[in-house]
Amino acid sequence: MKGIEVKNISRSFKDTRALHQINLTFEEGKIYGLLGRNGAGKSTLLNIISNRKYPDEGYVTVDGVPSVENDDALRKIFLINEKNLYPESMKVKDAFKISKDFYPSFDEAYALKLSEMFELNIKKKIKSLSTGYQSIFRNILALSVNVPYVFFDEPVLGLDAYHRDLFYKILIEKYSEEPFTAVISTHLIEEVANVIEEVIIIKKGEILKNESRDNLLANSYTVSGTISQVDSYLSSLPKYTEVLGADVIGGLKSAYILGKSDKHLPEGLEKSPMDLQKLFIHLTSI
Ligand SMILES: Nc1ncnc2c1ncn2[C@@H]1O[C@H](COP(=O)(O)OP(=O)(O)OP(=O)(O)O)[C@@H](O)[C@H]1O
Repeated sequence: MKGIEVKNISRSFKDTRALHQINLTFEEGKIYGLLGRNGAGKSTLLNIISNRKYPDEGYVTVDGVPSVENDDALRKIFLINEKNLYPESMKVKDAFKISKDFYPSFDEAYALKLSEMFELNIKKKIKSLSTGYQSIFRNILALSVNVPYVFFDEPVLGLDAYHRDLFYKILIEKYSEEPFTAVISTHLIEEVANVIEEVIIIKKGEILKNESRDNLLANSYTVSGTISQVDSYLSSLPKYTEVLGADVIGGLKSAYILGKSDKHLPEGLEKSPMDLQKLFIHLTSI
């Protein structure tokens, strides 16, 4: 069976429960967004999947094989996060050179091409790069490594708007040419909303939502109008819908609703699609 399976993973740090009985599948050739508020457990999950941390319970399989201490399975995974994999006094170009030793499918020529596109000075030592360029360096490694499962933990941290845009463009281009599994953990939901196909929302160490972006958005909507009109509409909604929250500006109210309702919309009210960021904020607010 292809893909990564996370089986019943739990992990605590003293009295902090970081992850609780997590079950997930990352299928081959899909782009996932791993979304969660600060401290939700995203990095712990990614570190366990890539064998940098151990779970208290549960295990991970890569293409059907338990990955713990299994080098062949782990070589199919690449995780980029703020931790450097390379000696800091190493030059960027040398880091690219030695990457082939760890990952035989690493494409050095492509890494050099991306460095030009991002204007990354490959003669610099890794430690002398600015915060943004440290992220760019790690993203270039991740985009050039050519393994089936690539995990990006906050890939656009410190990147300016131009470079963020360029990163997403290159990611999509690379993915369309040769699909791989990309898992992007980020707080910049608006930017990533059009890139990801699958959404995993994690809250206080548990999975809150795990479905396609299109499904999630098709099953939610916003209703706006005067306060009294919106309140009366909300009170008439069927039980299977859920009002996630509302914003009031002046006399106007917008309510965020989960679940489809065929109920006719009274005149004066306006229905609009929910955006992923709003949905995330309201789902994870309490
Ligand atoms: N080494 C550690 N020692 C103690 N507590 C830890 C450790 N690593 C993580 N935690 C705790 O586990 C919980 C989950 O942390 P984690 O870093 O996985 O969250 P996150 O979703 O990646 O957060 P952020 O978005 O802020 O980076 C937090 O409460 C955190 O304080």
